[in-house]
Amino acid sequence: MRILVFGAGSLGTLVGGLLASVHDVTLVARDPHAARVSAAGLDIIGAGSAHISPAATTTDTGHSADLALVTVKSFDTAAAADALADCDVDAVLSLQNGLTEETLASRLDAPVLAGTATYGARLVEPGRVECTGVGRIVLGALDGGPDPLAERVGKAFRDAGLNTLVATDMPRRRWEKLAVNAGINAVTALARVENGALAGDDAGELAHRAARETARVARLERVSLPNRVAREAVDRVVEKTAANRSSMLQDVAAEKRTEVDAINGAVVDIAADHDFEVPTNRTLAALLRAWERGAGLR
Ligand SMILES: NC(=O)C1=CN([C@@H]2O[C@H](COP(=O)(O)OP(=O)(O)OC[C@H]3O[C@@H](n4cnc5c(N)ncnc54)[C@H](OP(=O)(O)O)[C@@H]3O)[C@@H](O)[C@H]2O)C=CC1
Ligand SMILES: CC(C)(CO)C(=O)C(=O)O
Repeated sequence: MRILVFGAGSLGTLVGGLLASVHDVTLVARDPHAARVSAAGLDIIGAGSAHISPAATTTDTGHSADLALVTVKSFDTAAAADALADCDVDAVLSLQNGLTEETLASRLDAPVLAGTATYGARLVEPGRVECTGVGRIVLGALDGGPDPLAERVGKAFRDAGLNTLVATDMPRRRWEKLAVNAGINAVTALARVENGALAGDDAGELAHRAARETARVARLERVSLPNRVAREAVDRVVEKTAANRSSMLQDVAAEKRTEVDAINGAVVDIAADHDFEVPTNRTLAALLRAWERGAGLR
């Protein structure tokens, strides 16, 4: 399969590098990373190690591929879609956090698959990516149900050794992940604590409230996600990732723009479409956006 990885930073470089063991992969990345991979190949370290030589470029238009994997940060999704519209790609799969697939689908003619990734990745330096945790990729039709394209992409991922599940219930999975991120990411980023600090704490109750609101909005969108399931998903992730610093906390610590717009902000926007109030998500989004403005990031 010819695979274009659009936005090869941490996650895209890891997944693209693993896929390159059996597929024809091109990483669309920034220099000096792209230049380093082109000149000397890519080192994958951490959980599993490999040296692999995918193509790499900074040019983001004019490509042709069977699949475009979108791994830019959520706030770059619209720009990525506009660049991909100038490419000839047969299918698109997002592995981003937050609700980004709708942005891709509204701007592209190619079919867009939904995906989630729990692999951990960190671009250590140009040409070197660390796998900080072997997780799982789950992908499937954006609206749910069986999908031959998702099956083909899933097989291509499994052929390359990636732990991959093709799911027929992506709407529920996306909203459950959104509920987890809306609760854990925002609260840990604002409180500057590891995920495990939410267990049995008032801040954990705040994360539960954000997740329950998200589940309610999912149901308004006709996605079956009971409040209890969203709350239990938060508890499960807090327990399993207790030592983790959430991606949003890492962004705040590094003074980088966060993905709040595609997480809590998306919950607020979709709730508004239904004339429904989500005060916890609204407050969390307002605080994170205020911090971003203060830091000159938006
Ligand atoms: N890292 C991880 O372990 C995981 C990440 N995710 C999700 O995956 C997504 C990506 O995260 P992550 O990999 O950490 O983010 P990164 O910022 O490391 O990677 C995104 C990369 O895309 C680059 N990029 C953006 N636009 C272009 C363009 N037009 N041409 C070339 N390169 C471009 C960015 O460069 P620049 O910054 O210069 O714009 C950046 O290097 C996020 O939604 C995240 O939540 C999900 C699970 C795990
Ligand atoms: C699951 C969780 C909360 C793990 O930290 C995550 O997805 C993130 O940090 O973005």
